[in-house]
Amino acid sequence: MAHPLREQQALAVNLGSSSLKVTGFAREPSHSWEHLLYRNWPLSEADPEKIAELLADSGIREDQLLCIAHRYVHGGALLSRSAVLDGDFLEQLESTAALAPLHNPPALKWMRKFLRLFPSATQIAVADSGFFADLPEAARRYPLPAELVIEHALRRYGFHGLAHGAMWRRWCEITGRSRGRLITLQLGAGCSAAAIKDGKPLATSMGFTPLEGLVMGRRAGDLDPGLLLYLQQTAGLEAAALDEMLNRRAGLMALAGSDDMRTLLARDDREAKLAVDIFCRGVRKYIGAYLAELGGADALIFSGGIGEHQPQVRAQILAPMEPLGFPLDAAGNAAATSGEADIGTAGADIRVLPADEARELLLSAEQQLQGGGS
Ligand SMILES: Nc1ncnc2c1ncn2[C@@H]1O[C@H](COP(=O)(O)OP(=O)(O)O)[C@@H](O)[C@H]1O
Ligand SMILES: CC(=O)OP(=O)(O)O
Ligand SMILES: [Mg+2]
Repeated sequence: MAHPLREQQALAVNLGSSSLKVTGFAREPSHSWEHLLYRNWPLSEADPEKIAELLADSGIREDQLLCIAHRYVHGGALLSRSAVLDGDFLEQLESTAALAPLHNPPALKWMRKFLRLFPSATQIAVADSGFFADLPEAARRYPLPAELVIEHALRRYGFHGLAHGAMWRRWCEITGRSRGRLITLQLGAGCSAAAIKDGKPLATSMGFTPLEGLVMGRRAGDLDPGLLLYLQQTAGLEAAALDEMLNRRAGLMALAGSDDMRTLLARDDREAKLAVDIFCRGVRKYIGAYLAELGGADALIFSGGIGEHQPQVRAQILAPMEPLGFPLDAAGNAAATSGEADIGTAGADIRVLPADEARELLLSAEQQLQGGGS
């Protein structure tokens, strides 16, 4: 007979702007959670019936599920941590859909599908911004009038918190350290950077919404706000058109007609090269800012679809920075196309650490179940 603890299972559901990632876990007798299955569907191909079939075939059983942990990106001022996924929560999340139009509406849709697929399982929603909830005031405050800041809860929320938190956790596990200054780079469909000191984030590039910061697949990142005023007042773009442009038609897509870094790197034309160049300059700008903020860094960590799989992008980001003390091991970097890798040379700690967002989801959900929230 199987050990009863082995029978305990959990699911993590990670809705990103380009994909739906489902991870199944089984609890080992040692109490640690081990991955049982992992699947990543492009959002357009994710189908609840097929997911249910895959989970059943993989031995996932509803009566064995401790919980299903869902990622939600933006809960506004009222939802900033984890919570049981009930009617009240769904209603609240619905009211903040406009804050993360690429994420919240599909996340709500998939939460409802999972509630239908697993009606008796405990389902927990975990905030992607939770890691940044206690950003220092100077890092989270926008220099805008106080009455507006208060009325509309304007602050830097920060996103990809599961990813940045996972990179910090893994770096500590590997190095045996619990203190240090990290610059973590989550480069996927959405992209962000964070400065972390002793496990606490000091700064991050995403802001009030996931539009700020780095150039992304379909988002521009930092822009002059005057440009948006001009487009609205002089060029006649209405709010809906601006929203559509900023969330779906900007970034790499606008620069070179594709939001997929693989496609751009395989091309040899001027537009594709310019897009990659602008992308890399943006990441470098934040690394520079965070080196200054942290007073140097003990390690630089890459993650996300691009950060994990694209040595050329990592090399292009770091090449001009070599005199600052971040020399890449060229061969090690070139060979690092999936999984963890140590890619620095001459004592520089530069790593690829695929962020285990699913584990972070599960750990936060467990904390919520134990009454601690997170
Ligand atoms: N080998 C690769 N496999 C998957 N994605 C890759 C690869 N190389 C580059 N990418 C880029 O990573 C992006 C997806 O990153 P990911 O972190 O999975 O996205 P999401 O934001 O949906 O979680 C793709 O849009 C693509 O541009
Ligand atoms: C917050 C965000 O942009 O997430 P993703 O990269 O998964 O789309
Ligand atoms: Mg993601």
